[in-house]
Amino acid sequence: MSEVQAMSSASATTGGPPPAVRVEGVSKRYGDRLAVDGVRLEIRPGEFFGLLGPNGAGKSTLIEIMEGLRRADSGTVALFGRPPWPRDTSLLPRIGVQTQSSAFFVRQTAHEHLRTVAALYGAPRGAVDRTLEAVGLTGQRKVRVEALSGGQRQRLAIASALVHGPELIFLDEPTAALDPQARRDLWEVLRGLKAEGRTIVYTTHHLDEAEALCDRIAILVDGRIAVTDSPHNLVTASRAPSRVLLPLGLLDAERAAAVEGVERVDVQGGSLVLETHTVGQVLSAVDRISGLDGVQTRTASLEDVYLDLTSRLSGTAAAAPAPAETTEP
Ligand SMILES: Nc1ncnc2c1ncn2[C@@H]1O[C@H](COP(=O)(O)OP(=O)(O)OP(=O)(O)O)[C@@H](O)[C@H]1O
Repeated sequence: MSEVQAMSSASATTGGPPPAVRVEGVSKRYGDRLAVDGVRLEIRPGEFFGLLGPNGAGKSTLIEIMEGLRRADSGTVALFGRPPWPRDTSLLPRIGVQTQSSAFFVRQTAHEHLRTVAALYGAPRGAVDRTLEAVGLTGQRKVRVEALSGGQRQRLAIASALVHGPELIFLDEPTAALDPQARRDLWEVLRGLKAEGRTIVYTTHHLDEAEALCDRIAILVDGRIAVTDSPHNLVTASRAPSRVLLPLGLLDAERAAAVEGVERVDVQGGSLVLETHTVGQVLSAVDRISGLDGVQTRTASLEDVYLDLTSRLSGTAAAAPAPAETTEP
C-alpha cells in the first residue's frame, strides 16, 4: 500500500474533522417547479466554494437551505457536522449570512445598524469600525441606512455577515450592485478572510470573479449540479476553443479560414479572431504566411466553459443522466 493510500485509509477510519458543509440528496419543490433536485456536495473547511448557474437554476434556494433559512423537502444538510434546520443557536455565531434580500434597521445609521448586529452576536465593539472600514463604508458611518445607495446597502449587508468573525460565510451575489472598484476591493476583503482559514460559500454571475477567487465551483443547471471542480481543471478539461487574434489586414478571412486547425473565423473588436483547439499549429501556419506581428492568443476562460455547459444542459434536466462530479482538484 502506498503512503498516500495508507494516509487516506487512516483518515477514513478516524473520520477527521467534519466538512464545513455537507449536503446529501437535497431537493426542494415550489408547486410544479423542482428548484433543487437531489443535490449532493461537500465543502471543506477553509475552502472558497462558488455556486454558479443561470437565473432560476436554484442557487439561492440551495444556499438558503444550507443556511438553515429554508427547509428542504428531502435530504440533509450539516454545517460542521450539525444540521442548521431546525435552528441550532450554537451554530449561529459560527456562520455569517448575506442574502439577496438582507433586512436592515433603516432608521439607524450604518454604524448603529452594524453595532446592533454585532451586539446580537456579542461581537467586540472594535469589530464594528474594523468591518465598516473593510467594506469601504467608514465615510458613510453616520448616514441613515435608508439614505445609502444600493451598492452601499449591499456593502452593509456584507459587513453584517462578517462583523462577528464567523468561520463559515455565505454570500449570495454580494457584488451584484457594486461598482468595479468596490467589487475589486471586496475581492481583497474576501481573500483576506480566506487567508485566515475561513470557509466561504459564494454565488455570483461574474465568471471572472469565480475564476479569480474560488478554489472549487459547482455549476447548477435546472436544480442539478452539472459539474464540480476547480476553475483551472474545468478550463483545462473543457472542449471550448482557444482564440488567436490577428490585427485586421494581416491575413484575409478566407486565407485564415483555410489554415489547418482553424474552426471558425470572425471579426471582433478590431481583430480577426480564429477559433482553434490547436493554437501551436495555427500560430506556426500564420507565422509562415504573414509573421506574428501584433498577434495575440486567448485561452478558453471559465466563462466559455460555463456558456458551453449551460447551453447544452439548460432545459434538458428531466432527460439528463445523474449529475456528474468531476475530479477533485
Ligand atoms: N418562494 C418561492 N416560491 C415559488 N417559486 C420560487 C420561490 N423561490 C424561488 N422560486 C423558483 O425556484 C426556481 C429557483 O429559484 P432561485 O431563486 O433559487 O434561483 P437562482 O439560481 O438563485 O436564480 P437567480 O440567479 O436569478 O438569483 C426559480 O424557478 C424560481 O422562480
